[in-house]
Amino acid sequence: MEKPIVSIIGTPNVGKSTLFNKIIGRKISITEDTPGVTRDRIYYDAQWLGKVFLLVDTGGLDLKDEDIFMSSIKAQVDLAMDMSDVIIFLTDGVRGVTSSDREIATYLRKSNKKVILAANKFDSKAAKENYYDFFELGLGEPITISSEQGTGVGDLLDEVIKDFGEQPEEFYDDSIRVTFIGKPNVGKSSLINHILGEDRVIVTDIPGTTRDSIDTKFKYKDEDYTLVDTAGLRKKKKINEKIERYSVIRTLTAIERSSVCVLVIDAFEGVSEQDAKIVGYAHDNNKGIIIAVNKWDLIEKDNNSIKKFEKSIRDRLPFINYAPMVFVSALTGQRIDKLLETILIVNNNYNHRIKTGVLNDILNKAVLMNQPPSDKGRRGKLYYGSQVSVRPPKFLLSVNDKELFHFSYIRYLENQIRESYSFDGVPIVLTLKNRGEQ
Ligand SMILES: Nc1nc2c(ncn2[C@@H]2O[C@H](COP(=O)(O)OP(=O)(O)OP(=O)(O)O)[C@@H](O)[C@H]2O)c(=O)[nH]1
Ligand SMILES: Nc1nc2c(ncn2[C@@H]2O[C@H](COP(=O)(O)OP(=O)(O)OP(=O)(O)O)[C@@H](O)[C@H]2O)c(=O)[nH]1
Repeated sequence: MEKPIVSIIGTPNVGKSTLFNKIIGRKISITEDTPGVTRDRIYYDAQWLGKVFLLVDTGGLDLKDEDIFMSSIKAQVDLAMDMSDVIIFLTDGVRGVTSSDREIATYLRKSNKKVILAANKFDSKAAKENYYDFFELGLGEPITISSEQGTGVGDLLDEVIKDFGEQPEEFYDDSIRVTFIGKPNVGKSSLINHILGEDRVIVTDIPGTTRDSIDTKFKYKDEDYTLVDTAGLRKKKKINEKIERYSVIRTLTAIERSSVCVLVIDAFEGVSEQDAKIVGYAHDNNKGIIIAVNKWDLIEKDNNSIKKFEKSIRDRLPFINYAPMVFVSALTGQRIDKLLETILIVNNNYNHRIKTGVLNDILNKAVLMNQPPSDKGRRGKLYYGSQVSVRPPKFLLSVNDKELFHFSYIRYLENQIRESYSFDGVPIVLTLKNRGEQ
């Protein structure tokens, strides 16, 4: 059984992202150069009154051309109708009912999915005057909300979950999610199958067999893992098809939901542009990262092979120099246990917390060895630091003046922290605040 999917649709600027962030309880965004997904948004785990669902924002569309505009809205509605169990049709109370709203409503009334009409921006007086107009959409009484302030959002969610019924235990899963990413045909499915010891994921040599991310449960050294296979991302040009866009969204979502990502590279082909992009997404989202160089059996080796390979791969992926590299073969099983062991270590690092006393010893020593920079006679001072979170480890450093701490000095501090505790495979986030600042 899959978690119910709830999507928010509506014309541009009605407040879809605002509502989305309100329900999720945090701000999320996608970087501009994510492959194939400039406007699409991701789906996220959400909960209301103990009911679990995936919330999708099928994408904001800011097209100028009327025709393209309507056909894109149609595509968005189609997508929502295809994939979701509940559709929230969001309208703008201040703007009132528009002709696009009417068209969408006509379309939605034909759908057999549950549709909830919500009218947003009801914190404003102008919206209240438009209230009765929304009945003409023929979708029942509108639920009036303010996504910005949160009023009415609870009522909306009550309506969303009303028919969900009992949900299985597995929805509340707290296993460690490990997602295998990489181009088509590099051997992601084969690696997972080898780890599981059986063919649970389909392997073929036709690139792109894995259309969707597939989750498999797995126990290793008393920890529960979920291994997630993802579809390899194709070149941008080919991402136009609907199905292709789904798989991109699913892959990115799988990354966001995981703790550790294993970038699988084909030893024979080396690092491609797509590899760099996809692992860049994992890095931007502060995930634990491991590089698995697969098909190692195909490489003619000498004493220096690993070193040479490692260098050429690191040169292509300098932004993840913290990621350990394992040379494996899904075919022969070579070093698959090392890969597993590495996953375990990286996950532990991802959850590691340094005691405040120990952290400050490290920082004091670092400052003694190499003083913070100064500018116009003013020297940077580092007062103290604390680790504010795990998954990933985030540190907050209190200083006299953030401006004085250049990137290179922060990098130096990061390295000092890494010297005392390796944090292998894990990005470290260092944030500075001026003393007294909230
Ligand atoms: N007054 C008021 N303004 C809101 C509310 N919700 C969103 N807005 C504003 O409406 C504008 C559009 O909000 P977004 O959440 O970006 O709208 P969107 O539907 O995701 O827009 P696209 O991505 O272009 O489709 C922003 O300026 C928000 O600040 C609300 O509840 N009340
Ligand atoms: N020689 C060799 N071949 C491998 C190895 N791992 C996978 N292959 C082969 O590579 C092909 C692709 O493997 P898959 O596991 O389907 O690759 P994938 O990355 O899941 O591919 P997509 O589903 O398209 O994203 C198959 O023919 C595998 O048999 C390996 O370690 N050595």
